[in-house]
Amino acid sequence: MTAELTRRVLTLLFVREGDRLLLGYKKNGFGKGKWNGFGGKVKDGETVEAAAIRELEEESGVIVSYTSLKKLAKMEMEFEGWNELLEIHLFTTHTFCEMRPKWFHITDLPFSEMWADDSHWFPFLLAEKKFIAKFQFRDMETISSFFIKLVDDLNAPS
Ligand SMILES: Nc1[nH]c(=O)nc2c1ncn2[C@H]1C[C@H](O)[C@@H](COP(=O)(O)OP(=O)(O)OP(=O)(O)O)O1
Repeated sequence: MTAELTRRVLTLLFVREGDRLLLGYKKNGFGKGKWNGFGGKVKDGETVEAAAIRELEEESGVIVSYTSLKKLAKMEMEFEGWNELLEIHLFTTHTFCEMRPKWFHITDLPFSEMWADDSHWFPFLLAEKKFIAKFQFRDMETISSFFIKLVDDLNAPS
């Protein structure tokens, strides 16, 4: 006779942009050391869609809309010797709501596609030095004047 298995309902969401897929590296817990989509346990009273969106945000900071979700599968995973069965609800999404995150190396930042002021104060940001600054813009791309000053105390009167 097979023992009754406890069912654990999980989500798994893959964010896709064209031919690229966003994965996360599991640093701890179940699946430690594996690259995977984002997901986790569905809470009591929560829909699998809401859980998929919540887990993605908790684990990656990425927020996607409910309507962008496409449900692709319901899978069951059984592991020999376990008394639990994993029920995985698989989703994909192609949409970032507002900001699409991407890691850049600090020596290869895309300054030509960033705000014009950034290249002036990034050296201080990267060195984690405190500063005060003021920028005046002629238009969205052009700075007409600016100053930057390193400070010890950001709360001190300037
Ligand atoms: N065999 C398998 N193949 C796969 O591709 N993904 C799997 C898998 N077995 C589990 N997963 C996924 C589903 C889910 O996204 C994740 C497991 O969720 P976890 O229980 O690790 O949740 P968390 O550690 O995030 O916990 P909570 O955040 O507390 O819910 O791993």
